[in-house]
Amino acid sequence: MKIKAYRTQFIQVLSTIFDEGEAESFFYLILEEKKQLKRIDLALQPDLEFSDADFQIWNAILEQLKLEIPVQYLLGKTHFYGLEFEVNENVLIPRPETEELVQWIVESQKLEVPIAIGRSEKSESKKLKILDIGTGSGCIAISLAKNLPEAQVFAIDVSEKALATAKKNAANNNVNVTFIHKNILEVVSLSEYDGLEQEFDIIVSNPPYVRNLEKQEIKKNVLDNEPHLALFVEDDNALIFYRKIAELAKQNLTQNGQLFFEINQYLGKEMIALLENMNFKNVELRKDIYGNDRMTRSSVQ
Ligand SMILES: C[S@@+](CC[C@H](N)C(=O)[O-])C[C@H]1O[C@@H](n2cnc3c(N)ncnc32)[C@H](O)[C@@H]1O
Repeated sequence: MKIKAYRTQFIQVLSTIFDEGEAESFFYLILEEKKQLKRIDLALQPDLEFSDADFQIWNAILEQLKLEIPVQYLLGKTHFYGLEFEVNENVLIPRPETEELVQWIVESQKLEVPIAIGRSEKSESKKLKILDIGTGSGCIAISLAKNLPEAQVFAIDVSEKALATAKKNAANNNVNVTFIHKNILEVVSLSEYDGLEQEFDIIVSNPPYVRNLEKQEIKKNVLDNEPHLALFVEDDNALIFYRKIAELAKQNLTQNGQLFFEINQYLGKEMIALLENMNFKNVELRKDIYGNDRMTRSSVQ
């Protein structure tokens, strides 16, 4: 069968579950991954055929897509901030909104160049120190390590399985990140732990923030497949991680240090109030590309 004809059939089958554009994007993602062919290749060579082996692979994938298993888990990988990440059922699939948070941090460091130069003049050996809390696939920590190569990056997660994936992702992307297994809610002071005793210039977190009352808004493919540990907070206590991490940041950020959060879109005002009540300064709230309140930045001074 010609690949082009199979494409029509594939999209038709999936368009009962997904919208057509989404079904089509799945087709091209799989084509690139499994056949190393792009949309343009198919347009230029309309007679390309599937082998019997291809059929078996594609039909198996199609069956799993019908069950709404995310295509990133089926392919075992995704892209984030220009890098490739292994993903599996133990880690949240990195989202485009989180890329915007990474972009904010990278930009803010580029603007801080004079401060960084001033600091390095004072102490040649002082490196920018970054901590990512709730690292999952490692997408934030690894992208920051790649884009801020002068930084020393640490990352915490409570899930050992997530950390194993994050470690592989750091190795595959050739960056050095120190991964630490901890339940952040049980940490009294970061400085008790090896490697975390110095102060951080940046603490960043995209913690779990979905309340049970928002469950009905979550798509079935997310609810059935992505780790609930990464998504949900207990007892609808949506700010529990933010409060705890802000307390730790108060003790462990440098004088000019900054705290970045990805947040629940419905809790922008509450997040500003929390940070201001804890005496954080320069509290900023930003929207994501979809126009939702999605991230904050604040500093201790
Ligand atoms: C929303 S996911 C974010 C994953 C990744 N940073 C990203 O942006 O895609 C939250 C992460 O926090 C981790 N987590 C949940 N509870 C935690 C806890 N008590 N201590 C540390 N990490 C926790 C989860 O395992 C998950 O990897």
